Order: sequence, then structure tokens, then C-alpha cells
Amino acid sequence: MDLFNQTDLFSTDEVRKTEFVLPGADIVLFENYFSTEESNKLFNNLIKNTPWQQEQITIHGKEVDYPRLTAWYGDATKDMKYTNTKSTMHSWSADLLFIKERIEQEVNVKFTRCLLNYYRDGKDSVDWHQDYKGEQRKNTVIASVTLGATRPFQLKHSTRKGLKRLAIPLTHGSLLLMQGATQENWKHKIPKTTKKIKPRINLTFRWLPE
Ligand SMILES: O=C(O)CCC(=O)C(=O)O
Ligand SMILES: [Fe+2]
Repeated sequence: MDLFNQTDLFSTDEVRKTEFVLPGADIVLFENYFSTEESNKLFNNLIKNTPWQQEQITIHGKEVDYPRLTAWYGDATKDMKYTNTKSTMHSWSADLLFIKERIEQEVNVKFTRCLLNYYRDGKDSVDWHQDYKGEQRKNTVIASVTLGATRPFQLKHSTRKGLKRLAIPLTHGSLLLMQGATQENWKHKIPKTTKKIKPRINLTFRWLPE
């Protein structure tokens, strides 16, 4: 099913597809990928039912809380060491399977795991980074779903300082697909803000070649 061609032109909930033309990146945004009704329900369910974890990082020998809460879900329920804290890998819930099956209609992969981030307010953030390391960065598919407050998703090239940065506002119910070598060539970040904003959940469904 191609959701994009099925949209009602007069509906405010219309799916809007934008392809970003950037060197060495393959990034596509679908606004209103989930309807407002679906997004509201998913947001409320996930806030309430997710076993949110406070992970920590060691900076100069001191344990510091990450500025957001997280939870991992996946096919395999083997726990993993992602940060300092041991991350529990949960098995897919009905809400996550609903989202996963819908977004798998846009790409030719089956996602194997998902990281949920909970940004409680404007003080929560994620600093500049690329997802994965080494070889794995060269060919990944990451599908990022946003529920709740809109935050700017900033992008900058990892080596070419002269290239313009950009910020993509990720709205309630949007889907951002990052494929190919996007992670190898571009860094991304969700900055802090002093504005009074509502909470936001971001889900990154991940696929890596075998
Ligand atoms: O919250 C977002 O939109 C991005 C999250 C992110 O970059 C990550 O979890 O690796
Ligand atoms: Fe990331």
C-alpha cells in the first residue's frame, strides 16, 4: 500500500513526503505518516506502558545521567551493553508491532530492534553523533518516528565543514527514513531548548545487513 498516493488532498492529516537532496545521504520525511488520532493514542500508551530506563555515561570518572530516558525493544531479548548501564532488551509490544508493520511498507527490510527515547522537556536532548560504528555505518536503515512535541532534528556533514547544516522539524506522527551511507557522512542532534515544551517520544527502528 502506498500511503502517499492515497491521501485526501483536502484533509489536514494529509501525508506529505519530502526528499532531502544532500551529498552522501538518503533522507526522506513523511509528515502525518500516522494520523493525529493514531499518534495521540500511541503517545499516551507508550508514555504509560514503556519500562523507561535512566542510562548513564562516565565523564572524567563520574557517572552522569543521560539527558533523556530510553528503552530497547527487539527480536532477540538478549540484554545489551549500549551505554554504561546494561540495557534490557524487551520483546515487541502490540503498539510497537503496529508501528513497525506500518513503516515496513516504505522500505524493503524487516526491522530487528528499536530504541525509544523519551525527552521529558526542553532540557532533554541528544548531542551530535552518528548511529553505529565502523562498517555498520556504511549501510543501515533507520526509521525514526516522532510522537508528541516537535523538536528540530539538526544535521551536519561529518567532514565537509563548508556544507550547510539543516534542521528538520519532526512533528507528531512523522516518519524520517535515513538509509544508505547517511550515518557515515552526516551527524545528527536534538538540541536543548529553554522554551516551555511538551514531552516527546522518538522511536528509531533499526536494520543492519547480516
Ligand atoms: O530523537 C531523535 O529524533 C533522534 C534520536 C537519535 O538520534 C538516536 O537515538 O540515535
Ligand atoms: Fe541517532
